[in-house]
Amino acid sequence: MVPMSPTLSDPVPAGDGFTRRATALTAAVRATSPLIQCATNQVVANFTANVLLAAGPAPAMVDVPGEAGEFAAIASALLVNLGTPHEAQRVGMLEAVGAATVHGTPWVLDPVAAGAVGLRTRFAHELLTHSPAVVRGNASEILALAGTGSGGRGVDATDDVDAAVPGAVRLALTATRHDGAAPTRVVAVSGAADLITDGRDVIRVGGGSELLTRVTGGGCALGAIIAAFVATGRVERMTDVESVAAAHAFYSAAAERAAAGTPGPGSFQAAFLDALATVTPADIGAFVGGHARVARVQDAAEPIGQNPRGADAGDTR
Ligand SMILES: Nc1ncnc2c1ncn2[C@@H]1O[C@H](COP(=O)(O)OP(=O)(O)O)[C@@H](O)[C@H]1O
Ligand SMILES: Cc1ncsc1CCOP(=O)(O)O
Ligand SMILES: [Mg+2]
Repeated sequence: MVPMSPTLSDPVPAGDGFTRRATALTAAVRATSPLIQCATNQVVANFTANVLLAAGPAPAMVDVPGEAGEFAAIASALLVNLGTPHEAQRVGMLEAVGAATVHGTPWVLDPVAAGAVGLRTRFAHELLTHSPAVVRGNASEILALAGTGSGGRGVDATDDVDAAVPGAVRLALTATRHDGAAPTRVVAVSGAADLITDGRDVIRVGGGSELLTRVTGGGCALGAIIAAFVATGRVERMTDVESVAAAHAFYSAAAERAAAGTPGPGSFQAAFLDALATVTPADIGAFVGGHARVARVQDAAEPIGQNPRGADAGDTR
């Protein structure tokens, strides 16, 4: 049974264990440069590739039917972003997620403008049946997918992250599981303070900069960073929920640094790329210590958040 309105324990600062793992994961993403396949929208493809390159991973924008599936077999992770979902791209996306499932490639769904536009909302629901490891979006997109919202204003949210907590938990708990072996679905909601949940732990990551909403692709490029952190996190035997939270912390720490001393969106965009490349493990540790808090869903009716890789997400507290 999935609770309609989950009760959360009082949030506490993320523990030293999570801080240490988030720091190590950031370093590992830089050092190992995972190959991230992006089937993304035409507005943000260039910015997304630059964000990945600055952070360490190798981007490849491969969404063409006939090769998208072939590539998903060799990619470290896949991002599927519905910002401009032309017909051919939708075919390529289905090919890619099919191959990702067969080959165990983790993939991230960003349902841009879900709820606001019918076709992509229906397509997002179809994609959910292919077991994304992570669904990431703004509060209005997540509420729409959870069935309790009607979308935002185009690609922008009109709901607060807090309003999306029940929907995010429910979406995480209704993950499709194949033979009980599929990874738990993680749902990540961005906004003034981001929320990441696997239906059991709810991690909040504050800080960052509002300037991320004044350049296009602030959310879309975050999806690519999440894909990179999940791919590397699985190698490092981290849970997906911790890897996604670490990705948010890394991204927000870089944004906060970039915003300091930049007068507006133009210089912020350049400074953000610089910060993604230069933010240090120590910076991440300090950021997590100051901005990450964890609560537990109290009334989960079944054991959830199983981790097929054996690490312990409970250590986030
Ligand atoms: N008010 C805010 N203050 C600080 N950071 C924010 C704010 N709103 C959004 N962000 C950040 O901007 C990024 C994109 O989030 P968001 O704007 O919600 O996504 P989208 O572009 O998909 O709508 C995230 O890293 C989020 O933390
Ligand atoms: C403006 C726009 N229109 C279709 S996709 C897109 C980019 C949305 O980027 P983000 O969701 O990161 O704000
Ligand atoms: Mg978005």
